[in-house]
Amino acid sequence: MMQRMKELIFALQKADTAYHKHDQPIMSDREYDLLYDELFALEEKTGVLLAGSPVHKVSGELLESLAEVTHTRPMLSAGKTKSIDEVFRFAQGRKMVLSWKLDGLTLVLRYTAGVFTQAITRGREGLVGEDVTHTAKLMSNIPLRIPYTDDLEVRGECVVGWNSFKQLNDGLEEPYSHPRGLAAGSIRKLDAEAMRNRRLEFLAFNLISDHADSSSKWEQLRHLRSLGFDVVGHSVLAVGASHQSLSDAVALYNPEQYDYPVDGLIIEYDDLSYGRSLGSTGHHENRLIALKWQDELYDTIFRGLELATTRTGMVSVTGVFDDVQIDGSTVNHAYLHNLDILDKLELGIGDRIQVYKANQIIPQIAENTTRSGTLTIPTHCPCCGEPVVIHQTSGGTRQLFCENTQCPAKLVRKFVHFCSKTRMDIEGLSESTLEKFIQHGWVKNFADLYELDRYKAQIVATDGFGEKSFARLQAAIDKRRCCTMNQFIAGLGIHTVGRHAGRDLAQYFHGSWAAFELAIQENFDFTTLPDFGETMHNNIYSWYADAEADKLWRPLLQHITFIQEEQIMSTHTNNPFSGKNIVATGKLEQYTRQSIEAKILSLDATPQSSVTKTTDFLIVGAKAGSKLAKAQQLGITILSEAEFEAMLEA
Ligand SMILES: NC(=O)c1ccc[n+]([C@@H]2O[C@H](COP(=O)([O-])OP(=O)(O)OC[C@H]3O[C@@H](n4cnc5c(N)ncnc54)[C@H](O)[C@@H]3O)[C@@H](O)[C@H]2O)c1
Ligand SMILES: [Zn+2]
Repeated sequence: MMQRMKELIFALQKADTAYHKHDQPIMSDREYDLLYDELFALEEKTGVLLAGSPVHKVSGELLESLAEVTHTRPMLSAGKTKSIDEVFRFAQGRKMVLSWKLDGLTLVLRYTAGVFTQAITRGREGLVGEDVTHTAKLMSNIPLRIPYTDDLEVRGECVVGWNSFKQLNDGLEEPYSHPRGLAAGSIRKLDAEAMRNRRLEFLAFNLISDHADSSSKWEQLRHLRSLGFDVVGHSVLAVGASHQSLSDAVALYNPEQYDYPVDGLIIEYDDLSYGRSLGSTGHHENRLIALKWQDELYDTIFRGLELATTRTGMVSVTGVFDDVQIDGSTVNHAYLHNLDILDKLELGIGDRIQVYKANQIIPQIAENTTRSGTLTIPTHCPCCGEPVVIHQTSGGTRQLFCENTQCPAKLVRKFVHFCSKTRMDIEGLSESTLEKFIQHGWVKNFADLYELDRYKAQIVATDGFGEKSFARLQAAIDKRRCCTMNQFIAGLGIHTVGRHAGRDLAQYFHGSWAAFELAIQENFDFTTLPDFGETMHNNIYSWYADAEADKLWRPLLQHITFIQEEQIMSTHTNNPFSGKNIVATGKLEQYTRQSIEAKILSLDATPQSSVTKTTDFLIVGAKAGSKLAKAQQLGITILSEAEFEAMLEA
């Protein structure tokens, strides 16, 4: 039994360091809590308390790089329960305040004479915290001045909302598994400059200054709000509330509808002096209790891994399993935060596993009852196919990385630029959707966007995508199978060659991509165009010579037809082909089938696919077949490619 206690302490200490010091947990909270409960039970049973046990003190570690500050009052943890019955007994029919138990980094803010002076983390054992004033100052919702002139201490949680987390996290060198890590990591490890775009917020939940305080918790929260603080979401349970009213009040807290990460509820006596009179243990205060959600486990079958490469090159690993219904939603994926978690689960396809939604939000694999262990660590990037390597993060966990600098996953921004409103204008193709497609390897170049139906089954199976949204996206993309050359050029992201230059080029080359390329091949001097300088000229040439860029855009030429913008069209309606019907046949020198069609369209003429009596011209290339014969029969004007060009010049 002693041996087991030592093992548990060792495991909990290791987890504490990863979680509190590096903000990169090596196990789930559920696992941590199970080990903790086991240790607690053994301590009770044996009556032995080993040094280093985290059960009776507040865990936490300090970063050496931050200055230490002693707290005015210990910052303790909360007693926890998963049972509403226990909360009901705890309430004793008194008036209670319920609030979200925010899952971020707890901070104390100090104010002197109404001015914000210091921010401190909970730190070691809740006694000595870290000074994080330099970064806290940059959190947009921390009041720097408040209408209160005495000294004041406010406690609250520094959090990152789910939306901000999703937007920010994938772009980080070492992404966090949970917004808590992002909040804590940012405020403790960044310099002020890097902190600016992290979108951290402070939600106040407690006032630590007796003289400034009222007698009621609820009044206290209102007071905090009147001083300019954003306050944790809360509600009040009336005196004498029944068990049912308590259950109803708790049921109003649905984490899926709150933008901040939470790991339960805090239930606290509204009567502050009564709460204080209850004192505290070394671990928690008795004035409040935390109600955690029951992590109900569901049986299912493990089906495999899904890989996705993020824009930093990190390859994320997600476990896929048979559908399970949890709280009214279908769950079939669980993100595996690092390779250590993957190893520990000893997975194999077909294994019987147990899954749950951590804090009712994040699907996780809790257990693998089969443990066949046949699954091997992936070896290749899902996006570019290159071998992947294993990196160790600063917290000691292992992650897969694709180190190929040309991996399409790293090019998300180029795709976002290409599809944006003022370029190709593909409606409804958001950055996160694009990123998802690229990460899975469904989109590697611009042309792949036009062939999404190859992956339709996988796409409609992803979270937040269905048949309907797929159809909508498909329609938006189809609409852009015809585009203007200026849209296309602007979308390519040639440095310094934007929309304006795109328009000039499209105009000069009459919307003919082939003519544009030919000009480059023949060393055309772009500085002869108005508004074109040396830099733009050089940038066009270096872009054209870039083999990697070429892979990105060239395949797309097979999918799009260039059309002229109306105003450009009107300037060219006095050409001999305007208003005419034209067929092209045989192999042309300077045009592909698409580009000749685009050219015809740009001349205000109509391209036809077969020769009829309405056809005005037939342009013939090498090996023209039956169309030539038919045109001759119908007496239609036949032009060689050279004659066609000559008439254009005239
Ligand atoms: N996954 C891991 O490896 C790992 C490691 C260490 C700890 N943990 C997790 O952390 C837990 C223990 O952490 P803890 O002691 O920091 O916190 P806790 O879970 O005991 O929570 C208490 C704290 O919540 C904060 N809080 C948030 N909202 C509040 C509100 N509305 N009112 C009052 N207080 C509020 C307060 O700062 C309070 O001190 C464990 O149960 C475990 O789940 C996980
Ligand atoms: Zn790759």
